[in-house]
Amino acid sequence: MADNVDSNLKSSKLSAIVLAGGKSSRMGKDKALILIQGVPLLQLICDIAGTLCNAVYVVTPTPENYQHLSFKHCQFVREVPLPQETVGNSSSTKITLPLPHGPLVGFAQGLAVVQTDWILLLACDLPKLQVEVLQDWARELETIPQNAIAALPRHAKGWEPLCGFYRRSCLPLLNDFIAQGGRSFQAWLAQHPVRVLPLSATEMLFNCNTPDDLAFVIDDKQS
Ligand SMILES: Nc1nc2c(ncn2[C@@H]2O[C@H](COP(=O)(O)OP(=O)(O)OP(=O)(O)O)[C@@H](O)[C@H]2O)c(=O)[nH]1
Ligand SMILES: [Mg+2]
Repeated sequence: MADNVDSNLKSSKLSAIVLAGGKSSRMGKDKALILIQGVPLLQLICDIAGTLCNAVYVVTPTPENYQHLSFKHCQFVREVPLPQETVGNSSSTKITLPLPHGPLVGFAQGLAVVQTDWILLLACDLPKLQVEVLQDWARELETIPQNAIAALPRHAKGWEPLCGFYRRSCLPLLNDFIAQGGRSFQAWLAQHPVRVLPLSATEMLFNCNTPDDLAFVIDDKQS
């Protein structure tokens, strides 16, 4: 698959961020390490990202869980906790909690280290990701209006925020949103212009969240 990619497209203007810091609570084990035809899912996603980008950043609070994988082009960004928040209004009820993370915060911490104008953001649980579609989308980036902060596929209920492109220049807007307590991609994206990317086969965005999803992927790959 990687050999078919237009090597001119592999761009120093585009880097990738792959998020691997979720809880995998629905799957019951770390989704990033699930084997798809013998290849850990995170490695599959990073290999695809590496065919398009010179730099791939895996954002996770636990890089040690993935260091044994054989990544090309990949660097880890160790996610750090946000400052703590004190809640409650009397000395007896006041407690200090770590602010919640989630993919938006992971993305912001990754975005802070990238060097390129555009970033391809990917979840680690997309076993049907197609490099050719990402390649077609990447070709469109130069035509995207300057005021658009991102270019993403869209479905009936909203954006698909974890499989698309963002401008690095959106980081201050993102940090402001997070500082105000925002944690939702959909809510943040609703505040800014975003270009819709065409998606003819929605199965590419199939999200492998549960053991049933995984059984479906494995059956599909075997047939
Ligand atoms: N770096 C980072 N990635 C995250 C965080 N939360 C979710 N992700 C990633 O975001 C993507 C989508 O995550 P989800 O499938 O919505 O959630 P999850 O936490 O992985 O799984 P569930 O516990 O079943 O909801 C996956 O690639 C996750 O690894 C986070 O706090 N930090
Ligand atoms: Mg998911």
